[in-house]
Order: sequence, then C-alpha cells, then structure tokens
Amino acid sequence: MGLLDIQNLSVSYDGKSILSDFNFSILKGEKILIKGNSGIGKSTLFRMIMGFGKYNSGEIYLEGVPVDADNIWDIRKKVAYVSQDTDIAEGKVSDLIDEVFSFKANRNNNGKSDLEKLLNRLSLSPDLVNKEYMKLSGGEKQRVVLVLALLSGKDIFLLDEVTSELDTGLKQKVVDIFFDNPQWTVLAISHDREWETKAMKVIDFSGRVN
Ligand SMILES: Nc1ncnc2c1ncn2[C@@H]1O[C@H](COP(=O)(O)OP(=O)(O)OP(=O)(O)O)[C@@H](O)[C@H]1O
Repeated sequence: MGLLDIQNLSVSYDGKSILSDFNFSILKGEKILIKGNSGIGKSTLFRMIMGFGKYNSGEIYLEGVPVDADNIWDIRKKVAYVSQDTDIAEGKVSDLIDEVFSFKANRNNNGKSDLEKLLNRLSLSPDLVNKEYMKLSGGEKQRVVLVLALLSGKDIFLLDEVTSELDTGLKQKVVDIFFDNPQWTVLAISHDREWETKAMKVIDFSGRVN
C-alpha cells in the first residue's frame, strides 16, 4: 500500500455521479498532478480525503489504516489541505502565523525561523505580516496561505489550484518549493503547466466516464 490509498471511491450529488469506482495511490515523497475540466470532481476528491463530505462507497487508507469517523483527525493532523478558497480568515497576517504555531503539534518544529526565508522566496515583503489578511490581493492571499501550510510542519500536501492567481515566475517558485523537499508528498490540482512539467505523474480526470 502507499501512503494514501483510495479504493473504489464513488461519490454522487443529487443523484449525479461525480466519482465512480475511483482508485488512486500515492507513495511517500511522490508529487502527483491532477488536472481536468472544471466541475469534473477534482476538488471533491480532496474534500472526501479530508472528511468534508460523505461518499457512497469505497475506502480511503492513510498508511494502510482505513479512515473513518473515529480517526479522521489523524488525516487532518498529518495533511496540509489548501483549498481554492483563500478567504479563510480575518485579522492580521501575523495573527494567522501565530495561530499556526499555537497548535501543540507544531510547537517543537523550527518552522518560525523559516518564515523570513519563505516570505523572501515568495517575493513577499516582511512588512506584509502587519497587514490585515482580508485586505491583501488575491495573489498575496494565495502566497500567505501557502506560507501557513508550509510552516505547519506537516509533510503531506493537498493543494487545490494554489497558483492560479500568481504570475509565471511566482508559479514556478511555488512549484520549486514543493519539489525541493524529497520527503514531502504532494497531490496538486492545477491547470498550470509549471506543475505539469515537474510532476512525477499526471492524472487527467477529463477522460473519465462516471
Ligand atoms: N456539496 C455539493 N453538493 C452538490 N453538488 C456538489 C457539491 N460539491 C460539488 N458539487 C458538484 O460536483 C461537481 C464536481 O465539483 P468539484 O468542485 O469537485 O469540481 P472540480 O473538478 O474541482 O472543478 P474546478 O476545476 O472548477 O474547481 C460539480 O458539478 C459541483 O457543482
């Protein structure tokens, strides 16, 4: 088995099949891109993995253990999920960063010392942390959300269109950050070629028939 395995997953909404007997496996350290037409079910897959919705049938395994209502928090503790929606929080950016470090699981890592390096690498000014998050531009929000995920100390990432609002140079920087760490397992949904060029595997949802 892989790090994350999905077997025969089927999901439907209002009688319409979105995922049908979907199978997938990702090994530790793998970086996989998921692409495909809008509305085809890519984000739904991520929501099922995180336990944010019910599936009709199938199994999801994390490290060989079936995920159910009793252990869904194991997934949420281990997986950094970055959704398409960046309107995630209010308050200053520095408050959001402090919040990441207030979680018990993150206290012992040295992520905070990486903050400055990450901001610099993503072309964000150090002063940005004093700004109100909701007043940032779309591309700034996207980068801040990524910084929060990268500082969380988690090493499995589900990234849903996390570079859509960035210019080409920044898209490449984000992709490089995730590919530079061989320990990180990354499943990214994107339409950007910067991801496709580097991905170890590409899963194209468009050809699937539900
Ligand atoms: N909670 C829900 N209730 C009803 N329908 C839903 C729900 N969530 C998603 N859908 C529908 O399921 C389909 C798949 O949605 P999903 O967000 O997974 O697509 P996607 O492939 O990620 O698309 P995009 O690339 O546009 O983000 C869409 O038709 C969507 O309207």
